[in-house]
Amino acid sequence: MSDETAFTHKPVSEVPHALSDFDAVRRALGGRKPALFLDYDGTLTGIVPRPEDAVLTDDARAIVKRVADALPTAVVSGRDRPDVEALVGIDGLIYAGSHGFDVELPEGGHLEPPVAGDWTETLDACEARLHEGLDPIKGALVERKKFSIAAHYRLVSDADYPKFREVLDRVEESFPDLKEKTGKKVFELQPNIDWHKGKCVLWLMRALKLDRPDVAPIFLGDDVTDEDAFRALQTVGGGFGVVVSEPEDDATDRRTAAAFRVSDPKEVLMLLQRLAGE
Ligand SMILES: O=P(O)(O)OC[C@H]1O[C@H](O[C@H]2O[C@H](CO)[C@@H](O)[C@H](O)[C@H]2O)[C@H](O)[C@@H](O)[C@@H]1O
Repeated sequence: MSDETAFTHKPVSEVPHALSDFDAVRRALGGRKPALFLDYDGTLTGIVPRPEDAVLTDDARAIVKRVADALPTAVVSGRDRPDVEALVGIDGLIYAGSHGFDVELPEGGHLEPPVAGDWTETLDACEARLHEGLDPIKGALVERKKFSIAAHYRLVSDADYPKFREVLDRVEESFPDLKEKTGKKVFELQPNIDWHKGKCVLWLMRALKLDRPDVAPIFLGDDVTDEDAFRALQTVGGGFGVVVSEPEDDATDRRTAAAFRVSDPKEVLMLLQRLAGE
């Protein structure tokens, strides 16, 4: 699944809009029951300057809860699992954090994908180095998750960015067991193993016995890391991705492996309601 050329990618502007062309969504579902996999930032909430301010509204929470009562629903986020669990605040969902490395099932069952292992020591050491180098840079934020560390530069000035990048390069040289992934104004350092949101979704489907011909897995997400999940769902009959695309995606001619698009978190909620038959 790492060979991206094996998958279909299209410019976001050429991907059908899921609400304007809901008949196409219905055709893609082919009568199967949707199983929902939801990203958090940029999907359930808008992107805001500081991670702690990306709070789900009560209305959005009520909609997600209703939809999750009707359809199997998991949140698969880059955030730390307890963090995204608290932000979503709905019992009974499946939560995967740290980009799918850390999973909790509704009955309190905790699952760590077999590839996870114990990365605490390495990540602790890397986090300390990142704080040392990045804390003096105005606007830089270091966000520790159980299996990943985010180095945010959204609030770093253009003048300071080269310094920020230099620190990262230096730190990364000392941690060859970690890999860098890019996100929205963020670099994520994670265990350098072949695991991502896409693998997590396929693994969850097996674990939850959703890998059945009558179930269509749908992943809704906005970021580059969500493309792993969109690609993974191209391998599952009836499965597909929905990209939440910003005007910037058109401007930069972003290519996506998603089959459909919506424009913002408001439209995500509308689509979820339609998928749940509301
Ligand atoms: O997989 P997700 O649930 O979408 O999480 C991806 C990252 O989201 C957060 O950072 C992003 O959103 C912030 C709030 O809108 C924004 O300030 C930041 O610039 C974005 O990169 C989160 O803080 C990260 O831990 C997640 O990995």
